[in-house]
Amino acid sequence: MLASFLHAWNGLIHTVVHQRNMRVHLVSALLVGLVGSGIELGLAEKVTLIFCVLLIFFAEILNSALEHLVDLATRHFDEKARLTKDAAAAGVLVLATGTVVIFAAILVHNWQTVLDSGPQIARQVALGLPLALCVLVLVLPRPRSVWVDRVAVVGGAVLLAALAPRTASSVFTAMNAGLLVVAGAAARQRRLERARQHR
Ligand SMILES: Nc1ncnc2c1ncn2[C@@H]1O[C@H](COP(=O)(O)OP(=O)(O)OP(=O)(O)O)[C@@H](O)[C@H]1O
Repeated sequence: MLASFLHAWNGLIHTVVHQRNMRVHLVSALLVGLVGSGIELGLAEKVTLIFCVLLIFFAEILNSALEHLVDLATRHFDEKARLTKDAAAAGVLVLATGTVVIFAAILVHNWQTVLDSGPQIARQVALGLPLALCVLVLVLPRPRSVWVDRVAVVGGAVLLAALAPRTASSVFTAMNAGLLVVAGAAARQRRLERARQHR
């Protein structure tokens, strides 16, 4: 059971390290989490947003799995390979577009709450944007000092801890904590892979 969990975890981290779109989804999910933990939303709206985020991650991971499978089957140009990869990518695109529309609809529906949440939004921007920056730094493929990653992880954790006491939703705060952990693990994995390549 533990081994299965570890394999699945490795699959998730590998996708974040090697798929640019997955990194975009991860940072976008953190921004969704910051909005969800900043303004009071109804249960149905929270569930919908979290489900959309999970569905996009699922689709991107599956897209990555299909790409590997196709590359395993053929390294040459093949019309069926192209169709398979394009269809898998289209699945992610459809979900991502739908999520943007749903997110916008939820914000429009709660516009009065947004207008009444000035101080909460100011706090989310002041602490949340640096948190998003920490996650962005961790997932960027650029080579950097290990200390940059350490500062980003510790800085992100401190910012999350500062945001947590006044959160509008502990589920979104927990989601953001999970995203920070995934970003930290991806940074570590990328470093390990680089070290292996240089040996
Ligand atoms: N073996 C192949 N035969 C034909 N077309 C291919 C092949 N491999 C890739 N392609 C085309 O190139 C596109 C990009 O494929 P690639 O394997 O580079 O995935 P990617 O860049 O990781 O895609 P994504 O946009 O999902 O991140 C595919 O959507 C497909 O149109």
